[in-house]
Amino acid sequence: MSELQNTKIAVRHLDFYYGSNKSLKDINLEMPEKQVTAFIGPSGCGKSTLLRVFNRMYSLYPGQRATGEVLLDGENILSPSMDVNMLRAKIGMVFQKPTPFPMSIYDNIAFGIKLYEKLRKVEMDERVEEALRQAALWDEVKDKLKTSGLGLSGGQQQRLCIARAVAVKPEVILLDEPTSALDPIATLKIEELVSELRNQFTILIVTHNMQQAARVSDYTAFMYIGEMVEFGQTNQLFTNPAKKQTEDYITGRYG
Ligand SMILES: Nc1ncnc2c1ncn2[C@@H]1O[C@H](COP(=O)(O)OP(=O)(O)OP(=O)(O)O)[C@@H](O)[C@H]1O
Repeated sequence: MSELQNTKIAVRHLDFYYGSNKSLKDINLEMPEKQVTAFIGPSGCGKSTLLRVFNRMYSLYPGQRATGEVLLDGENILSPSMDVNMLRAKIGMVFQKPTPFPMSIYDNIAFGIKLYEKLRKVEMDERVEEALRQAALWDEVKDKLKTSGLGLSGGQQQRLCIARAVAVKPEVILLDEPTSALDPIATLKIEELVSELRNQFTILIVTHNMQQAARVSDYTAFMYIGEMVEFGQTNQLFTNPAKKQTEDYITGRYG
């Protein structure tokens, strides 16, 4: 990491358990602010599990627990005293399948903002527009804001979910395989969007697509069976990996 970049999230000795099953083993990692970090690795290596630690999603499920430290700007988010609602305002998430709420395009965006802020109608209109513009969706939906979000195409729905995430002005955005349900053109639009949003947010993206990781990310983390094998600048990791396991994976020898 260059000395000019601040660490946004630092992971220290993180273990994760589904019941008695240990799925993440002593993960250590520092993710720089306002950069895109991609998580790659074979199916079941723990990418999604790790991403779900960053907004404490797992704590909704009994039997799932994390030990160690995850420091967001130096504050341990795993601490029992952490306000999970505040955490989820700072760390937004977008899932694999687009998940618009069954309400209008406008309300999909306004809903989350209302949880945290009380705005007048004109201010809310501005915020909704700003979020839709940031998600590169405004021009396509500006004349039908009152129609259902479920009437949009899959790619548009996913950009609506990204708009919903950015609308509450988070610091970090978690993307869990955000294009795996989309066609190549919709995928390209999301990738372009990620590149634009990287100036404003710290973005962590899980992808099973190595080309996507290479295209959109500044840093890449390669995981294998619950362990962090290698983390580094994306160019470096793909062209000159430090570990044989990484090389075998990126050259398609396994996975
Ligand atoms: N709800 C769960 N209960 C028990 N074990 C789970 C659960 N979810 C995931 N696991 C296990 O944890 C390990 C990591 O799974 P995870 O979904 O994080 O991997 P992944 O790298 O995201 O995989 P994929 O690319 O297939 O989505 C796997 O061994 C998986 O079987």
